[in-house]
Amino acid sequence: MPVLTIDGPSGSGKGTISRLVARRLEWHYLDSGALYRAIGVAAGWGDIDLGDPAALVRCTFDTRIDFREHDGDLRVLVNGTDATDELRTETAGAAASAIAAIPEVRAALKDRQRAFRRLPGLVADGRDMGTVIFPDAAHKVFLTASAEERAERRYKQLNDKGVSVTFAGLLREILARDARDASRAVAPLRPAEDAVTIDTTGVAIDEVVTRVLGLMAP
Ligand SMILES: Nc1ncnc2c1ncn2[C@@H]1O[C@H](COP(=O)(O)OP(=O)(O)OP(=O)(O)O)[C@@H](O)[C@H]1O
Ligand SMILES: Nc1ccn([C@H]2C[C@H](O)[C@@H](COP(=O)(O)O)O2)c(=O)n1
Repeated sequence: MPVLTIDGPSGSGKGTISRLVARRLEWHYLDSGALYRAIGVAAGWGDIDLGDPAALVRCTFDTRIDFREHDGDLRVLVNGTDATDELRTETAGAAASAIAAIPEVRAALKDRQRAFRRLPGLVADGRDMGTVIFPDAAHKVFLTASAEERAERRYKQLNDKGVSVTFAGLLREILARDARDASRAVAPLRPAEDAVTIDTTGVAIDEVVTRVLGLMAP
């Protein structure tokens, strides 16, 4: 069953590009970061300390996560409650990044991620899609962009939503998240050996989509 993996750091455009490519190919889509974010949100709801790995592992097993298509939008339900907006906050991202460093949490999410592999194909975005979850994927992409451009993208995205943030604060968070995701012992953020890296700094979204689809052409 064909899989295209798109990995990369925060703000590199994985989610945007994966969704567009999946739509063009009419393939399924897995937003693996949403799973880690959902555990972070569920832990917050349950007052679970992010420094308590055993409780976080229990929380991972106990949390139901469902994806629903609604008006062309992908909604994420955590234990039956629509948590899509809460999932996208920087707080949820930072919690997800911390939780994602716990090996037992990663192990508990492995099969849930692999279950998304269905015909006619899957586009999977995350940090370890090409290295750990779908090492046999036929197509692997690693997206990058300078930290400044990624912070600028996030700044615009949050500003458009009316969320008050500073560029300097976002840049700091992005650099901290990059460092944590890349330095953890298990499944660190890195390109698979057989991935094609695309630097998207200054490259328009449509052009990145065209390049990814071009890599898949027979
Ligand atoms: N090539 C690009 N040029 C300009 N803006 C882009 C590009 N790719 C994505 N963006 C914009 O950058 C923002 C972040 O993109 P996106 O959420 O897809 O990144 P991500 O890598 O999935 O981030 P995260 O890992 O934090 O979820 C969005 O507002 C998106 O529209
Ligand atoms: N395959 C994945 C996906 C996500 N994570 C962790 C690391 C990220 O900082 C955090 C949030 O992911 P995002 O929604 O920003 O893609 O979740 C991971 O370790 N592995």
